[in-house]
Amino acid sequence: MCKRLFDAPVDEKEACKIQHNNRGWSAMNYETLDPANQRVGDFKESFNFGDFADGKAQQPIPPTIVADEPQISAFRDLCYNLSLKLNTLLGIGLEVTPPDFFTTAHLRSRGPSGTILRFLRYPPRSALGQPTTSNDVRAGAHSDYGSLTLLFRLRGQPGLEILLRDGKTWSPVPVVPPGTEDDPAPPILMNIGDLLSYWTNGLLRSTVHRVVFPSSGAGAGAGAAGGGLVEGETDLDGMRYSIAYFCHPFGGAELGSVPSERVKAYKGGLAEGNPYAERKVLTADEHLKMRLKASYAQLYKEE
Ligand SMILES: O=C(O)CCC(=O)C(=O)O
Ligand SMILES: [Fe+2]
Repeated sequence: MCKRLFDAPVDEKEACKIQHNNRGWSAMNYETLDPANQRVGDFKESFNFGDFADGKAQQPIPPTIVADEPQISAFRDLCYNLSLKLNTLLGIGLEVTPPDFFTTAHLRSRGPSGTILRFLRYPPRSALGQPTTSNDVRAGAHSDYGSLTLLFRLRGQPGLEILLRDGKTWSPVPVVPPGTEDDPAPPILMNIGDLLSYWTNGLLRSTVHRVVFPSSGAGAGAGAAGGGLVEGETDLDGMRYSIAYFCHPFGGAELGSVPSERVKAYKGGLAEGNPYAERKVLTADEHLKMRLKASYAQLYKEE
């Protein structure tokens, strides 16, 4: 479905261009996740889905995937249900009072949220019209803007790296970590985002990560990504595909530290856990707007 979407004629995608509501299509190099260090934007295309109502998207959708809307909506619902469970487990683990503190902040009944289901496609270097430098990345270094992220990747498509505590070493995140080799699909990766970092004074770290071009070997160029992919998929032309579900609480949720003895006892400090943090209590909406403005310079330049 991702392949069909991104293969759609460019005017179909153009008609769904990303808006200030963070929904829609973002073209190659349009988003820059690490503006301080990138020469050009990310070498990726993405499509963000916001809310659905009765299986219908509440935003323009390329005709090519209109028939898929109910399935995308159902998948988004599954991600939502899983994110609520994970939020409950985090509340229990951190001894937050009440333990469903995070969960209730995420209920759809609380109001609109920044939650986004995102399809992503990253071309191989060989498919780019422009020469790339060693500094160019598929997705620049960043932390995620929501509370937690669910990430779905494909076998044979490495590239995701996290920044270690030392602040300079990048470590690859295996798609199929040891013990999951026999799973029918790679496990869902869960990442902590900025909001859980705010809420826990940095006890939960908003992991800085990026997506790099493979240097050589698996997934490096056209054809190389064929081996070990999902059954039936042999022709992805070296493209890397992923899907991210960015879980956000309702827009008015305040990001002060949560009632928890464990959080209170944590002395690591917010600055260590979240590079963007200042100790001013923002709402989820204020934080999201701030982050979007930094990564979509073109979209926000008139303001
Ligand atoms: O594609 C991936 O593996 C990661 C994407 C990502 O970090 C993001 O979209 O925020
Ligand atoms: Fe990310």
